[in-house]
Amino acid sequence: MPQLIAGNWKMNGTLAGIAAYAAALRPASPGAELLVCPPAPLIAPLRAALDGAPVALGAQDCAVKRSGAHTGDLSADLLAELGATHVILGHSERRADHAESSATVREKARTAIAAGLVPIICVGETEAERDSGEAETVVRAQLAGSLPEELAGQTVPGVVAPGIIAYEPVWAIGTGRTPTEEDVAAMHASIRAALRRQLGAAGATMPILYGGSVKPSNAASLLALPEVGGALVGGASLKAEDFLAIASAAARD
Ligand SMILES: O=C[C@H](O)COP(=O)(O)O
Repeated sequence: MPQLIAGNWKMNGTLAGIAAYAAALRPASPGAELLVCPPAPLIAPLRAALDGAPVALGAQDCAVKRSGAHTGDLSADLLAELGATHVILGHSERRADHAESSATVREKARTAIAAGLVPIICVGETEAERDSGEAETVVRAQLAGSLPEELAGQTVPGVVAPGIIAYEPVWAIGTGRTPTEEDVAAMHASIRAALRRQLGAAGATMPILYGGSVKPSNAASLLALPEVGGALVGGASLKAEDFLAIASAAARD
């Protein structure tokens, strides 16, 4: 399976900037699958600007409910209609800024799957949790609470993986710091073991992305680690050239 390089624009990007970004991505053929997750209002214009280029689009969150009186929330069905195929769920910024629990993330993942979206479920420890030796325990608890059983049997037409995990140590996000290669490999191995236990065969192949200060200069070494199925890139995804440089560092099948 090719590695997946996913860009999370967070609350960045403008309608005015879409054309230039799409123009830079359109001719690219990196060794990886590309996914861009802009703010939701930019999904449809970016889809149009990409003009059929093989770049998937995703959202950064969705509501628990599929429709109804939920002011300000975003329906997974509407995100799919706008052109999203994926949705990031349980990012540490949502867990922290919006007090999202793993139980809420699991409900959102169920809703996303029902709407035909592939959930990218984020997990990761804080610096204090790593320093106290609890990183793997914390991440295993997040996985146990956040993954719906539907992931064990779900298939989405045309999509290889029904769900994706993103390991993002909170202290590595936007800081320029990354864990050691040994620590990334150890955590990804631990996540793989947990996925197998929780989801059986589906858990054996579910991609596990690494996220946290991935940039062109460190992408090749991070992406070469065992059980690293790609990257979830924040800041460096905002510049198309940097995003493509990271994607070019990815392994071909
Ligand atoms: O979702 C992306 C991550 O939070 C990583 O962000 P970053 O690449 O800016 O550290």
